[in-house]
Amino acid sequence: MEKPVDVRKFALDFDLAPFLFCIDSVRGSRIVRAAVDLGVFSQLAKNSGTAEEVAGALGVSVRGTRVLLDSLTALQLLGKEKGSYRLLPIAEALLVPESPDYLGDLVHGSILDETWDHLAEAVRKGGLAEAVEPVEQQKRAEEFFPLLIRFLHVVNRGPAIAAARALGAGAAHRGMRILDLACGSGVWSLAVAHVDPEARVTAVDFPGVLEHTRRYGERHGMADRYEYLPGNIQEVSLPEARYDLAILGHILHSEGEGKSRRLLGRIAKALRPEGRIAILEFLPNRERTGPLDPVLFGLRMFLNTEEGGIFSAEEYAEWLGEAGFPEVESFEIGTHSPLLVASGGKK
Ligand SMILES: C[S@@+](CC[C@H](N)C(=O)[O-])C[C@H]1O[C@@H](n2cnc3c(N)ncnc32)[C@H](O)[C@@H]1O
Repeated sequence: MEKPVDVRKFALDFDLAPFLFCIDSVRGSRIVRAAVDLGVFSQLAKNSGTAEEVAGALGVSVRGTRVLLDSLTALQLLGKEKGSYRLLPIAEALLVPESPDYLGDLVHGSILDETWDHLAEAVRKGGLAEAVEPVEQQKRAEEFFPLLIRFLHVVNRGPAIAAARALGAGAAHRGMRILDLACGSGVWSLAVAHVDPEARVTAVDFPGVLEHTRRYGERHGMADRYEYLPGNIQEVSLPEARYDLAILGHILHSEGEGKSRRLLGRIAKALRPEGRIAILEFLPNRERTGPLDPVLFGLRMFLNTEEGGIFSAEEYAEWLGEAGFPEVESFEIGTHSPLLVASGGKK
């Protein structure tokens, strides 16, 4: 008698998607990198065209151009009608070098490649990052962050407006004096300044990064609402009882636990009675098993920093409580993690 065939086993009785995601996720970045290298987006910004026309203008093969342009179309970066390719708004904004939000250079930058190739070695040794002197730390930051903050300025403009509204900016809280620490582009405080025309911001970062902050302020018509405090956030002297709101946007993860706790203590002194602290971070669940973005970001911190990591909302709440802010609320703002707002400090 023939043995019954188990069709379910042949067809696999589990979902392949998690594995396919792991091995396939490199393709999109390599496709965009090739198109940036070949000048595809710049060419299409000048003229929409067929594969033959684009290939002719770039001096490359028609066969290769066609398959590349079709892939970019399937990836929803280009549109195609009657054989003619054109930039969709997303590619026009992010992949044409003249755009203020250009991110095409990310495909070559250390942000994507970083030290991921050395992950196994890092796990073997317990990490790769070495301690550096403060002067060297500042030099590296001033080289690395201008590109990263351009990326964050694109990714977080929508969430920043949601955060500003959640903070009651321009409504329950008008004319706030804001301390934006490790401000980068200033994306979070710029959003508050948009929502509340009376808000004023003191922006703190390394001097070489503040030059960029200043340009973002000018670009968004907010230059006169900003003043600048250059220096290391751990050392810069902060005025006492001056601010209504301190913003910590994606900085505590790289500081790690010890320095973050110290910093929260210093911020408490810089806030007025009833001042608040807003934290934008990658927040994993308590077990650190999800959501995916925060958890994978934890690996990035492991690879690139000595003490950085991801911390749950409960851990931040504990540190905030210790700094004198017992009330911590969270607000969904349309990104991987909610905004945390701490209050209840000395009245
Ligand atoms: C990941 S970016 C975040 C920028 C911005 N807060 C945001 O959310 O888009 C980190 C920023 O912190 C700044 N930074 C890092 N360490 C710093 C330090 N010790 N003192 C001052 N700024 C620092 C970097 O220059 C960079 O602008």
